[in-house]
Amino acid sequence: MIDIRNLTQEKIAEQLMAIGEKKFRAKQVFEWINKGVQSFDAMKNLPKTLMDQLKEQYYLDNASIVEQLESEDGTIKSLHKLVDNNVIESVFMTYKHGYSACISTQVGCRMNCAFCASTLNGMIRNLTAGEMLGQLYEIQNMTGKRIDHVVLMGSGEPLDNYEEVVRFLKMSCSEGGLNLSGRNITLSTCGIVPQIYKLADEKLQITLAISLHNPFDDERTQIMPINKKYGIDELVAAVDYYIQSTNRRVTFEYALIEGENDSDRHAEALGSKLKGKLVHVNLIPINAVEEKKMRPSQNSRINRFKTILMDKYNVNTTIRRELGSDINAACGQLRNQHIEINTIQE
Ligand SMILES: C[S@@+](CC[C@H](N)C(=O)[O-])C[C@H]1O[C@@H](n2cnc3c(N)ncnc32)[C@H](O)[C@@H]1O
Ligand code: SF4
Repeated sequence: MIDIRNLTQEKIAEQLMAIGEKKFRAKQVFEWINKGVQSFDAMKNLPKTLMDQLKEQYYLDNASIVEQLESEDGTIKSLHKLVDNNVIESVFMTYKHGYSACISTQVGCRMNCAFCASTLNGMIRNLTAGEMLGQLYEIQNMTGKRIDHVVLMGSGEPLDNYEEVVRFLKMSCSEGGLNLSGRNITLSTCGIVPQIYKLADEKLQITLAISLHNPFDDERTQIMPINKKYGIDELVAAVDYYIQSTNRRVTFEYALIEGENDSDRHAEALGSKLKGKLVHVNLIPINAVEEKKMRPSQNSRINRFKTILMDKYNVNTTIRRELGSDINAACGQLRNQHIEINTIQE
């Protein structure tokens, strides 16, 4: 069986024409998929014979929501079950100007960052573009809201699944598809340098976010092993290239961990690295993960860090509003709880 959500309109046309159908049927099927229908019977303008043929060859339910947690601020964290029974998670958030979804790009992650729950059980497999889209369809079905912003910040490293992620980006922005604007999609990476150059050359209008978390190579390597392979200066050079090629502002994510990366010395070093560049720094108090012994910095420390970056180095800086903190919105946590419960039950 083939996952039909994973096919472009052109591919569907090719396959339908091979069984003697007219090309316009592909457009109809593609539009239904992008409306998020969960069965072929819901594709009301198709003849019954075609519906039956589709049922024999394809499936449509690649990311069904099996568990949900809703926070007081309206943030909803969902656990999606994939057809091979692996689980991934997404987060739906309400903003002043619309609705946003944070989705996963891999089942788990192999990058081993010290503070991250996504990596606790290693990397199981890459998601397909269709499974990334499936998360969006299912969230829209569940909430009845149209998502206009997407962030690839769920579990997984998007640039470690380059081909499928780029296919997802192109499909989600395609006409007749979800029709998202590239400008409203953020791809966050731990810094796989060669893939940043490659992404820059795709000339997609998406926002790139870099998870930096420390401006010193020796310290960053301690919490983010990828830094051993691609050091900070190499990473910043790739970001310069991205900015030059796309003319898009790049975001640097900086999760503040008490006593680890939140001192004036860190703020000064970060400020001098980023000064004068078309970048934005997003400061995030680290989300405590039970298995990791790291605590978020105090508010006064976070404010001081921001002041140094802004006033001394003129680097545009914001403190990220914490959404869903009462439901453990740190990526990977719900999935880990699910895996733990199922392991205990087995
Ligand atoms: C889960 S990652 C997925 C995207 C990509 N792999 C990356 O590292 O950018 C999304 C963001 O969450 C951050 N993150 C991971 N664990 C966190 C935690 N416990 N508290 C706050 N942020 C966390 C990452 O550093 C990254 O900026
Ligand atoms: S922060 Fe990103 S790259 Fe690091 S382990 Fe988590 S998901 Fe993977």
